[in-house]
Formats: sequence, structure tokens, C-alpha cells
Amino acid sequence: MPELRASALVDAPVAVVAGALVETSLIAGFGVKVPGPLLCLGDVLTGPLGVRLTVTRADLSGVSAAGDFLELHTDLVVTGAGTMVVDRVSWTTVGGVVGRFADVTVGRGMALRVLQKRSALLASRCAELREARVVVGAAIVRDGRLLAQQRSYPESHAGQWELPGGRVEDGEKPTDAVVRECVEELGVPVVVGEQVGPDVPLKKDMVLRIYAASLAEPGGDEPEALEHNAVRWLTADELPGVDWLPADRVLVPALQTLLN
Ligand SMILES: Nc1nc2c([nH]c(=O)n2[C@H]2C[C@H](O)[C@@H](COP(=O)(O)OP(=O)(O)OP(=O)(O)O)O2)c(=O)[nH]1
Repeated sequence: MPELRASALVDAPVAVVAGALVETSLIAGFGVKVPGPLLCLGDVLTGPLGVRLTVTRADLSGVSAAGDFLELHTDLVVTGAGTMVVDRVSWTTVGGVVGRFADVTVGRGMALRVLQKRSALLASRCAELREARVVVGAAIVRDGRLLAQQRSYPESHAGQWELPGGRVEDGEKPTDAVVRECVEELGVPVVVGEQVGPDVPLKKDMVLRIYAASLAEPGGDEPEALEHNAVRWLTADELPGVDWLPADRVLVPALQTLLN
């Protein structure tokens, strides 16, 4: 299988770059049809010439999509100077001299041009997302289950599930916002841990950032839905079947890893 590699250094943390990579606007300009604004595991991308690729990875380590005769992988490597983005494109070549000639003259040239253009788009989107407002969410785990809560508004999202959290206020540390929001929404204090998964873009200038958390007083009051319809404790197996808000669906693999 011929393979083409290209790499570029992006001046942004890996969570920002991984988040920018799941935005489908980054690839929609190349004639690729996408199912929604954010790439999720299992999504099918339809490209020119009937190429169909299934997303097999979309997390902090990068994004992959694979089809019958084409595979795309973008790996992210943390360096002291930013995030190294390593693209690998591999495809099955049509046999014989003609096939190999087409490969060299058409396939490689096309792939390189696409990668160069996407690399520039990625760098400028990461610069925007670095400055974006942050909505924090808490991935509260107890006894191998994740707490989710069901929204009651707006009408378009009522009934869908999300993690406790909200916008970080001016001058507030994101981890402090997690604690404040959990007290406001659930009536309980939490201890905040590491970030889970990428910074998922919500709109042009806002990202969703999830932190692992645990109840500060495990034997204390039960978390209650003070501003939502309901709370639920979910197992890793239950996560993919939940009607999540779109940005939270992107985070399901990372949340399953947290639970496992
Ligand atoms: N708290 C929280 N917000 C989420 C999640 N996923 C997700 O897309 N969001 C979005 C919904 C909201 O647009 C925004 C959070 O805003 P917010 O908590 O400050 O207040 P809100 O729901 O009233 O927001 P809004 O409708 O006024 O935009 O982030 C999640 O898991 N937790």
C-alpha cells in the first residue's frame, strides 16, 4: 500500500488541536460529505469518486478514517514547542505500470495538496480556539459509573443528556468553575482531576472542556437535579446509547476509557 506522510508543528495544546480536528468544516471544503458539524466514532464520510470512509478514531491521540482502498490517519504528538500533527495517507494502488504512474502523478500530488491546505486551515483554527470561551463539564465517576443529567431547555435540547457544568466566568479558573457549577446544579461539592478528551468546539468562539471528578463527600448528600430534569449514573456500556448533546457524543470514547 503506498503511503504518504506529512507533518507540521501547531502552536497549541494537544486538547485544542484534537478538538479542531473533529470539526467537519475542516474537511468539508474538499468535497467530502459529512454527517454533522463534529466527527464522531463510527461516522461515515463520503468523498469524491464514491469513496466512503468510516471514522475509527477521534480522540486526544488524533483522528483516523478508513475505507476499502483508502486510509487517513492524523496522529498528535505532544512536544515542548506545541503539538506535532503527523498525517498519513495510504491507498491501494491499481496494479501495473499505468496504475503506478497514475499513483505518482495524480494520487500523491492530490494528497499532498489537500494535506498542505488542511494544515494551514488547522493552524488558523487552533489559534482561534486557543482564545475561545470555555464551558466546563464534570465527568463525575462513582463505583465505575458516570453521572449524566438531562436538560430541560431549550426546546431543541430538552430531554438530551449532558454533564454538569457551565460557562467559566471572567477571571475564574476552569477547575474552580467545575466546583461552583456542581454545587449550583447538583448541590454537592466535587474534587476535580485531569482533563478528559479534547476541547470540543461548540461554536466559533466556545469550547466544551471536561474534567474528571469525584464526589468530595462520598457518603454525604446524593447529587440532585436542581436545575435539570433528572440525573442518571451510567456504565461504560450504556454511554453510546444515550441521547447526548452533540458535543458530548464526541467525548463518549474518552468517557468510556475513564470508566474502564
Ligand atoms: N454544562 C454543559 N454544557 C454543555 C455540555 N455540552 C454542551 O454542548 N454544552 C453547551 C450547552 C450550552 O450551550 C453551553 C453551556 O452553557 P451554560 O451552562 O452556561 O448555560 P445554558 O445551558 O443556559 O446555555 P445557553 O443555552 O444560554 O447557551 O454549553 C455539557 O456537557 N455540559
